[in-house]
Amino acid sequence: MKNQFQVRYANSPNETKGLTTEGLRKEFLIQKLMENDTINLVYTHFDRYIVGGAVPVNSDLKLTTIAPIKSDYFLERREIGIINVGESGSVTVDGKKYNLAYKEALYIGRGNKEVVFSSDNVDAPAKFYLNSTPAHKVLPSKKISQDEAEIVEMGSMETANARTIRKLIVNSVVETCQVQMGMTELKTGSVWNTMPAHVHDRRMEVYFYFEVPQDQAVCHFMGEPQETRHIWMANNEAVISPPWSIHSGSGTSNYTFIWGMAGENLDYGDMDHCKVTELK
Ligand SMILES: O=C[C@H](O)[C@@H](O)CC(=O)C(=O)O
Ligand SMILES: [Zn+2]
Repeated sequence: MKNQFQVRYANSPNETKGLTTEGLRKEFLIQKLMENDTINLVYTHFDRYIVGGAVPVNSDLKLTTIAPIKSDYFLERREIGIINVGESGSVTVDGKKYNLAYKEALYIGRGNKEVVFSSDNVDAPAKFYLNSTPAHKVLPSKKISQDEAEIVEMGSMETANARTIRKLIVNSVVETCQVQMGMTELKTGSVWNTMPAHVHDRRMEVYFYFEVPQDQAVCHFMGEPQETRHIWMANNEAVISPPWSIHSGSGTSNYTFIWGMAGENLDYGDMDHCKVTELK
């Protein structure tokens, strides 16, 4: 069993526009998340958001605290949102077991001392994608299944952006201090997500792409609306989106992704939209 972490600092728009391809990837792209028998965490200084992956195979994985958060246990001053993007498994929170099937979510409140990830079957491991933020109060943990999600249909086939947004960990479904998470599934033939694009300077965001077919890729767009950049991404990779940045993507096929965010408010709809014809 391995628990490992990396730290990423926050970046300004001015600094970011001068980065090379390699520089952009180093700052924003998270490639190694899902690794067997390992918990990989990335601590970002944007809203002190932690992004991670846990893949229990040969043994259960226990979420231990990491040096940057200087706490006795991981959730001492934090909350966490988890979505299973693998086969069925469970998360045990201070002795209470939550079974999570593919695409099911779990919110765990501050103050829980022990979080243990397990797969139901060694030959078909669960893959837990997790996002954690600082939390100012204790709130009850809650599992959210697919049919409990708030569902919104967006876009159209004509503009290649027909997609289903499933809001899983949002304030209409579960009370949280900061973290919000959900999933967006692109319809076959549609490739554009979050287009028209938006920014929300009140909140940072992290995107995790999955269900990207083999030999296909997603091009993630970022940057200020009039100063955009792109990062090519593979299946099961994540990307950090600064609050001042658009976060849009286009794939060479359809795909699914998880968005997670934190910051000033819990209003999912608080976005400043950018006109497509004004992007540069
Ligand atoms: O702030 C909200 C997030 O960017 C996503 O929920 C947007 C999204 O999934 C989409 O439009 O496809
Ligand atoms: Zn957004």
